[in-house]
Amino acid sequence: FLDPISTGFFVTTAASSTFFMLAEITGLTSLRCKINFMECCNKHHIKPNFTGLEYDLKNKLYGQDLVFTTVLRSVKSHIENPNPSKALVMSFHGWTGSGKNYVTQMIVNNLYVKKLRSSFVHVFNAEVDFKHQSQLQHYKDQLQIWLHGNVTKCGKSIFIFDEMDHMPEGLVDAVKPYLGNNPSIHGVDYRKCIFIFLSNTGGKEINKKCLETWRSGYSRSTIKLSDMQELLERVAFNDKSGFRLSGIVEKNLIDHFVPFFPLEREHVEKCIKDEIKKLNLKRQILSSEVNEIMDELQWIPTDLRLYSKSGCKRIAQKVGLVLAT
Ligand SMILES: Nc1ncnc2c1ncn2[C@@H]1O[C@H](COP(=O)(O)OP(=O)(O)OP(=O)(O)O)[C@@H](O)[C@H]1O
Repeated sequence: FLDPISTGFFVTTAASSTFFMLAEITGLTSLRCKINFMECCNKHHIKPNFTGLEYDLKNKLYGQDLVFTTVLRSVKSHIENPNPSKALVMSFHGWTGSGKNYVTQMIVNNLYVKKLRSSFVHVFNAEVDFKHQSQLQHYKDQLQIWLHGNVTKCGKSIFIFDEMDHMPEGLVDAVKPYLGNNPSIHGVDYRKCIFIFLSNTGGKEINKKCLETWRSGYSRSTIKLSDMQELLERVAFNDKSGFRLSGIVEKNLIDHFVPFFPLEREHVEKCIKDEIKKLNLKRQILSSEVNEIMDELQWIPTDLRLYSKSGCKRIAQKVGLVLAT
């Protein structure tokens, strides 16, 4: 039998050496995080910069007033809340080239030090990652295992699902259990995560609403988020897309359906000027050159030519084309 006194000493000595060992390990880990040797799920590598996000959304994103307020407020309130009741789930809808990926990048860039290269930022492209409807069950299983693994590593992860219009029907419901109010699923808490879905679904309806507002003589800034929520929810649930008949829409697990409006001439002109600025040309740009670039784009509706058919996509190529000649 061990003597109680020496046992006490043994326990104390063992405990203190374990304590020093742990301190050394954690100290080393913290040092490794600080010197960027490894990415850590803490304040060294997850540094929300709301001033930066507000600046980017206000100054670099054109024609999307609703997106500005919805995204800024929802991201800020979710991250500042020490105990969010559920993961933040946003679904971005709109015409091609209207800024959905661009805004997603702004969010990532202002939250994670390593930006898109962060191992806590996960991007799926339905067209690439979930190509085959026949592998639906396999994708579902993989997605769940994978979500569990990644959120175990870092509870403040962000998941981006691009091209939702091309996702096999039924697949998105694999993430449904993680979007609700469950404090823990198999020991993992998903409530600090952010999920963003991107799609063109509802783009036509958004454009139609903007056009009707324009025809009635009102500015599109009079359109409220609440005017669009029900419409987008309905279109997402019924139209052919990854959301069709999905439980996450039915059970109201998407916090915000965010509409991206089509870009008008004044917005596209700003995109063109931004692209030209990047070229660092040593001469003034003529307004005739800007108009020439605008003419290279297609405009809809064809009779009114109000909105760019490709938004601000392909602007760099058109700038190159016109200025190189
Ligand atoms: N509203 C905007 N304000 C300023 N620049 C924009 C805007 N929308 C798009 N751009 C520019 O156009 C590029 C392409 O836009 P983006 O990839 O975000 O479009 P998208 O809406 O995601 O399109 P898609 O539906 O085809 O994926 C951006 O990288 C950005 O440079």
